[in-house]
Amino acid sequence: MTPQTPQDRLIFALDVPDLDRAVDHIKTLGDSVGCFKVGLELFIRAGVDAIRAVRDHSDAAVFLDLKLHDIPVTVERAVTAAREHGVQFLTVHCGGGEAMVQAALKAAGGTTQILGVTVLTSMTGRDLDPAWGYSDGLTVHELVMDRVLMGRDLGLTGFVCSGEEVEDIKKQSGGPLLTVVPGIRLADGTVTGDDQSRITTPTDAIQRGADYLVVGRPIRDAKDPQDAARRIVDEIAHALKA
Ligand SMILES: O=c1ccn([C@@H]2O[C@H](COP(=O)(O)O)[C@@H](O)[C@H]2O)c(=O)[nH]1
Repeated sequence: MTPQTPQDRLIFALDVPDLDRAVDHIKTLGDSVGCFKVGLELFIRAGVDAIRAVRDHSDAAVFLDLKLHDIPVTVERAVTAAREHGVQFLTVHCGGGEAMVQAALKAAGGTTQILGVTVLTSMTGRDLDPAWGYSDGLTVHELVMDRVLMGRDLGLTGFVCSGEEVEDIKKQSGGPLLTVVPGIRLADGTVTGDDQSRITTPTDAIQRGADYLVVGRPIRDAKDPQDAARRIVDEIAHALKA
């Protein structure tokens, strides 16, 4: 799914604790963003009603960000269910292994775009401790690239990564892979000191080649979320022209 307009490229993370708040955001931001992301918090609280709410109150796409990581048959059945709910994007962890990724792709059937989560944007090199099974000296950048290239060979065509890795993914993959980039923080630093580690501004991410930006708190916690979203779309448009 290739984004057509700057607005298409902006995905708002509906990280809120109830459906009423989600609907408020969908109504306010439906004209400013291209996609709403339903993540773990909202899905556990509201279930598929959250997906229906996006559909009922906007024309935006739905991204179900459950980061599936389970045995192949469980993932296959979960992806089938998500596909039946008509979600456009769904995440699986690249670290779940070959059979799991293949099961996800088979169940998605080309209808739902499966995105491989490479290394969470909250993680740094310190998280890749050999005590957790990572090779000694492995960097986050290397692990992201390994997962992208292995995932691509299995048939994955889209990945979640930080803005720091986008350029190399585009250069080294040798094909049109989609990159979806969370960890977006604005140059004015309105959201700081949080759990994200590998952060980029909208301009940096787009100029490095990101296809989609995932933005949560910088919009959700802004005084005027609609204005914040529109400014980000303008920034995306400007970066694309540059
Ligand atoms: O590596 C990842 C994968 C997913 N996310 C999700 O994106 C949003 C980011 O929200 P902010 O408030 O803008 O930090 C959130 O829903 C995460 O679950 C990610 O951040 N990093």
